[in-house]
Amino acid sequence: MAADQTGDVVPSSLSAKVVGSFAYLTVRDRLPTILTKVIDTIHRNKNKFFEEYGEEGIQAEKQTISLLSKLRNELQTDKPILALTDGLEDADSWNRYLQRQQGQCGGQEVVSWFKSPWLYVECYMYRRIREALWLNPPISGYDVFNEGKTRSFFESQQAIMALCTYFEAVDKKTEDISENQLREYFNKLLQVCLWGNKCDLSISAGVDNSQKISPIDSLLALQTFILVDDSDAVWSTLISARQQRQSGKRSSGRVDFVLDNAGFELVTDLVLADFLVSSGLAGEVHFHGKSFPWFVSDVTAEDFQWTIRQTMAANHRWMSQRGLRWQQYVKEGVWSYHDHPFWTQPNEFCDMAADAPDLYAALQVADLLLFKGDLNYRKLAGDRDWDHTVDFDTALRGFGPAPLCSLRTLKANIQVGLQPGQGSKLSSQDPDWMTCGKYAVIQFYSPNSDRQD
Ligand SMILES: O=P(O)(O)OC[C@H]1O[C@](O)(CO)[C@@H](O)[C@@H]1O
Ligand SMILES: [Mn+2]
Repeated sequence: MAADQTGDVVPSSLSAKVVGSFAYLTVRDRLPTILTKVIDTIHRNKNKFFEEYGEEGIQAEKQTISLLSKLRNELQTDKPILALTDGLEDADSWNRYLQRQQGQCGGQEVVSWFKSPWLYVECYMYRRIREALWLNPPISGYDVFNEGKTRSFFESQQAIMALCTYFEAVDKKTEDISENQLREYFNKLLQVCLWGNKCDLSISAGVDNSQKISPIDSLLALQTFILVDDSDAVWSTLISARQQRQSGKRSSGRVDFVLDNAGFELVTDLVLADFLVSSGLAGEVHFHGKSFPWFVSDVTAEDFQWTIRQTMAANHRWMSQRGLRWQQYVKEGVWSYHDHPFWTQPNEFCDMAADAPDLYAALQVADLLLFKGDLNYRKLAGDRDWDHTVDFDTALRGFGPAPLCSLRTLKANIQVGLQPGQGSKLSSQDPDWMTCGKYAVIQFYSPNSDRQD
């Protein structure tokens, strides 16, 4: 336990200082592997940089690699975390965050890779990769993770086609079906979207993790691995927003996706968003992505646009039809893509209202927020060592701009909102249940239910 900035007593942050913990193994093994792959990717693209920028491209490649090798060395030898020097728009807030961390260890310990919160140092690594590239024009805008993200999209082609074919049949029927039937489709597509999160490239340090089989066929077998299933509450939220819209009490009916990974997962997000709009459950969808390459496979604006273009260009009738529809939604403003520097900060989400009030206010307008993936879950629950039976709303520590739901497969040792005994039973059956990506949660919280009407 530790006291936070406001003096509240909260469990301590997960950290690599606990030798043998998942955080420790990640910082010791997985992060250096990711950095080595980044270095290798830049080196492999040397000729491309030469063709595009001549000798300057080669110099930039060398300089970037030398900064990244230095970074890897700092990490592996547990050096202090350094302030950023690139002057980018978010550099000051990163540096202030470092000072905050230094303040919290009260001068007794340095803020370093193995001693500080895992969430902080892991996010910081991706920001330093950004710095190494940024300091080396002309390759400053190069996305070192692009190859992996596009590969994972192409390796999931069969599954994407199967999903688009399924959606085609659903879409034809949504106009004149019962609410029960609509709900059944919703549940299926919500679960596809949930399991899409299995396909990230960070947990596997970049090794292929794509979806190979039909995502619809596997749902039934996967159901037992959903540890918390609040999909009823998610459905009720959507239905009551629709009713308010129909009775003229609200106008838009907005669902926001806080995106996670590109590749198959993004396609599952787009399919669910398409369903919400085409069935009238939502009038508008906002997607929130990252403003620079992040955690190997996370979606940037380029990935978002590229995925829609590729889907449109596919040599498969139902897939290309979906892509065309998605492009239409974007053109008409029914769908919109947003990024905000807060999503690539190390902050827990309970900091958002104070540290990014504009983003918090923007999310308050939504009827439902869908937070995709493991890292978003870690940030929702503050990446702290909570007891498994603590309520989700306790772990959110006041964060709740609108009703929200986390769709997450478990890849880090944090999980709240379980039944008494559920965690210990899982630990005895499957010791690595929190990190193996086999289990998932659909976990909901609504600030409205706290209000005394
Ligand atoms: O893409 P996701 O689901 O957020 O997962 C990111 C992964 O990276 C990690 O931060 C580990 O490096 C885990 O929390 C998680 O396995
Ligand atoms: Mn991710």
